[in-house]
Amino acid sequence: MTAKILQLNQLTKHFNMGKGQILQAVNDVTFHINKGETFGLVGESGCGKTTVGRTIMGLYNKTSGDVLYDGQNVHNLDDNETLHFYRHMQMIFQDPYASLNPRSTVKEVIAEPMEVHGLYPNKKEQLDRVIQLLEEVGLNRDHADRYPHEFSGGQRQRIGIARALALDPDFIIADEPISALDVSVQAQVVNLLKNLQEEKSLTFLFIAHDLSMVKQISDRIGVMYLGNLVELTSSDSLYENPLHPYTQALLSAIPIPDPDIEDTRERIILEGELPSPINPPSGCVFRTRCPFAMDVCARKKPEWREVEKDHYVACHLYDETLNKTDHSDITINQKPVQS
Ligand SMILES: Nc1ncnc2c1ncn2[C@@H]1O[C@H](COP(=O)(O)OP(=O)(O)OP(=O)(O)O)[C@@H](O)[C@H]1O
Repeated sequence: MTAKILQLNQLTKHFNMGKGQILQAVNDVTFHINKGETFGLVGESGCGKTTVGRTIMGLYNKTSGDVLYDGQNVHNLDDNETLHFYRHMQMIFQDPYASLNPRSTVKEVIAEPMEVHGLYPNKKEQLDRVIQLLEEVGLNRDHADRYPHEFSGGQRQRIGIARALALDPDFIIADEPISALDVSVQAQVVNLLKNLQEEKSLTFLFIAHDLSMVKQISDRIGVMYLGNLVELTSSDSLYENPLHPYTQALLSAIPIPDPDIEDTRERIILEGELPSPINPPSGCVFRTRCPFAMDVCARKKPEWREVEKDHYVACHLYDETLNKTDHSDITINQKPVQS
């Protein structure tokens, strides 16, 4: 049986914006990540992916729900347990330059977490470890005394990865680690992460705003919209049989290199603006942009259903009881737009 390393139970994170306004960044999100797998978390900007990551890391207090790491509640740790926890869990960020101190050399950037944890009192051993990490991410000892601005975006992301590996973690949250990179470099960084995962038995939460690169790296994928998880399944099943209209729209937005297929395929264009998480739509949060919205969608929040084995979706289109007993309710208000 595969062991879970992380379990989120109905995780909710709201921000109090003052004047009685509450921003619902993350609502009732439940999923688990197995040891050694890559779980992709996907959705457009502002849907709450980073907030999920930061709340898992304990950088934000949760509003409600639970985050269990190796069975331990991460928001309930004493100081000692917190220190231990941060050795096991690390984050890689989207913009490698912003996350690296420009006044520190590469060697200092990578050694900093080791110093915080007092790992190598002997400087020679520390330097050896830094060089070993540089080599593991495809750089070398000549890079150790240089500054981050001397490197390309892809190399800077390699430095960020080396730093994340410095404490020999088990679990890494990679928050849009390739979004700022050129496509050719994106593939290199994804390959590096895959190789490191195999060598070191790492588990990844891989956050991305589109589905184009995520399939290659993820075993399972969760799709978020406006703070809610709307679909979750294996990466193959998500691409072959997307159930949620939002997932279908995200997939139809991925460019296909073959011009014949690209010209003839159906593209779902989402109408309207992304609603504000301060005042989300009633019922299903996606209904204001959904090509298949029905009356019930405004009244009732769709349940999280396992529609096929290990394929979960929150959408009234898959509510069999509704289709049988309440059919008059269904008034499809828009048709998908074909390009
Ligand atoms: N510290 C904060 N205080 C107030 N609101 C916040 C805070 N952090 C995030 N938000 C809001 O929560 C919502 C979710 O943001 P989040 O950054 O988690 O989304 P995201 O999907 O990661 O987007 P992006 O890809 O742009 O980072 C947004 O409306 C954002 O403005």
